[in-house]
Amino acid sequence: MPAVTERFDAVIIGAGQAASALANRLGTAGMTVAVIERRAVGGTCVNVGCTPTKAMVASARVARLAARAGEYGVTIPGTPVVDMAAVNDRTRAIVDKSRAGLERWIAGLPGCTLIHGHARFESARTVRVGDRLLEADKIFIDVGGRASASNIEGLGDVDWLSSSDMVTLRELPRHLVVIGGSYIGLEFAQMFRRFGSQVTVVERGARLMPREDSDVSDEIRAILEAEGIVFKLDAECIQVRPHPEGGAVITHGGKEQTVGSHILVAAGRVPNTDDLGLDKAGVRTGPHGHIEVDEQLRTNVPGIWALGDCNGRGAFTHTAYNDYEIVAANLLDGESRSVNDRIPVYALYIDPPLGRVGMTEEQALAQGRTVRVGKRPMARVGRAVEKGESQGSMRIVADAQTDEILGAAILGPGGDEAVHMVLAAMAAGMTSRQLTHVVAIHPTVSELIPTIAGELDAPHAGGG
Ligand SMILES: Cc1cc2nc3c(=O)[nH]c(=O)nc-3n(C[C@H](O)[C@H](O)[C@H](O)COP(=O)(O)OP(=O)(O)OC[C@H]3O[C@@H](n4cnc5c(N)ncnc54)[C@H](O)[C@@H]3O)c2cc1C
Ligand SMILES: NC(=O)c1ccc[n+]([C@@H]2O[C@H](COP(=O)([O-])OP(=O)(O)OC[C@H]3O[C@@H](n4cnc5c(N)ncnc54)[C@H](O)[C@@H]3O)[C@@H](O)[C@H]2O)c1
Repeated sequence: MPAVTERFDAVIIGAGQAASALANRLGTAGMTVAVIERRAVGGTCVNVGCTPTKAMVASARVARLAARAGEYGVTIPGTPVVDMAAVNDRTRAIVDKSRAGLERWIAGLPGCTLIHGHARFESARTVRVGDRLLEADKIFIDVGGRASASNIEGLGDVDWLSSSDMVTLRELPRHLVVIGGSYIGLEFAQMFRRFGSQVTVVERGARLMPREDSDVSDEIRAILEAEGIVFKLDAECIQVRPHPEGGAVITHGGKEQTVGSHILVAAGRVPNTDDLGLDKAGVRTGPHGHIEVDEQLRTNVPGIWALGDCNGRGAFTHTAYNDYEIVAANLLDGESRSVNDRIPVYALYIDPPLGRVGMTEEQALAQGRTVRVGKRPMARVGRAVEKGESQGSMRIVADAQTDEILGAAILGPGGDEAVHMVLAAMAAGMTSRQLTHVVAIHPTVSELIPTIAGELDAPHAGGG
């Protein structure tokens, strides 16, 4: 039976991090909007990403502090025990509350219809969801991504875990082998080590978190090794195989194997653009499946935008949300905002966390800049020492010629929060000299940011 075409002013595919806020703005402006979601509103972040992982990081931190209680003069009788089912109950309660709140909010948005199902383009103006055909002049794609495992053989023969599976575990893995030593791999590696698992991380690169300065990568490794995590670097996993103990991760061209009870594949993510019928709409994608967009997040097809992880311009919740802000401002407020104006900022939520903004020293040097760097180990940051968390360091990178602040990395207690002082200074166009005039609260990690901005080393450029 041919479907009756339903007309909307706008269709949003995927209820991810850009979608609900965009639906609200469009609806408030008087448009009718259909939001289509095939799984759960809130997407990766709320259901299987940021929210559950940061709830679990909090449980893992308590386990760690309980184990270290004696160092603080606190005696806990007996050995603290982690109850994974209770950790999962707590995590689930936080996720469920967040998703339910969002669902209620979307249901009450003006002019908004939430449709559950998988959306697929039939043309540049029509989208099919089951037996419903939706038509709109404006279509926004916010479909996010999923774990990538394409470069590893044998996954069909082994019960491997993705990050989405990890947040559902109610029992502790005896030995977790993590493939990939970046955001997802390291956050889970530390959590599960703190919960009590033996943990081995297998990373194909020569160092962890390859986007960071090499000494920051080394500090991250030192923090995690001190907790008993084992790293195998320069170790590309080419295959996984069943093993009586669980599974074997094969590296070094087949010459080495690492056996564990559980295998987490955290080897990157791919966009959910392969099952969207983009060819029917004529929307172009790049070599890794990301939808090609211009600086205002417009695709090559007029009337179709792509936001969030699927456009390859960011891979974080805050970048997806900022995509919404850019699109809404340009469409509804007559502005001309560009994704190119965004200052890169993110955190790695190991404990202590890494807060990062702008360029690393190595990136700035690779651009041919002459830089000056201010650094301080956390062992010389009073607040970190008082907290008994003095691993890591903080640094700020400035352009030697203009004194422009280029970036910062703060690996230490509250690093994810403290880095925002540098972010705000960069957004305001402050020089590092101006930053030295800021009077910050004592005792904080942040108070040392103006200090290190005033202790920049001699100008230096990259070799070669
Ligand atoms: C384990 C983990 C931890 C993370 N932690 C952080 C963190 O701490 N901080 C941070 O900033 N970022 C973090 N991220 C990244 C963050 O979750 C993503 O960058 C963010 O969710 C991207 O938002 P999005 O809107 O692009 O897509 P998503 O949030 O992935 O939403 C896309 C939605 O589209 C739906 N969808 C897909 N295809 C279709 C279709 N054809 N029809 C209908 N619906 C469809 C999906 O079901 C999904 O609900 C984490 C990610 C993971 C995996
Ligand atoms: N704190 C946060 O904001 C946060 C947390 C989790 C995830 N995320 C987002 O999720 C995205 C994906 O994270 P991710 O850690 O999966 O991906 P990633 O792309 O950052 O890192 C993947 C790692 O796996 C390694 N790798 C790939 N194939 C391998 C193989 N066969 N054998 C051994 N190592 C291999 C890579 O060298 C790399 O270090 C990130 O880009 C990030 O934006 C963010």
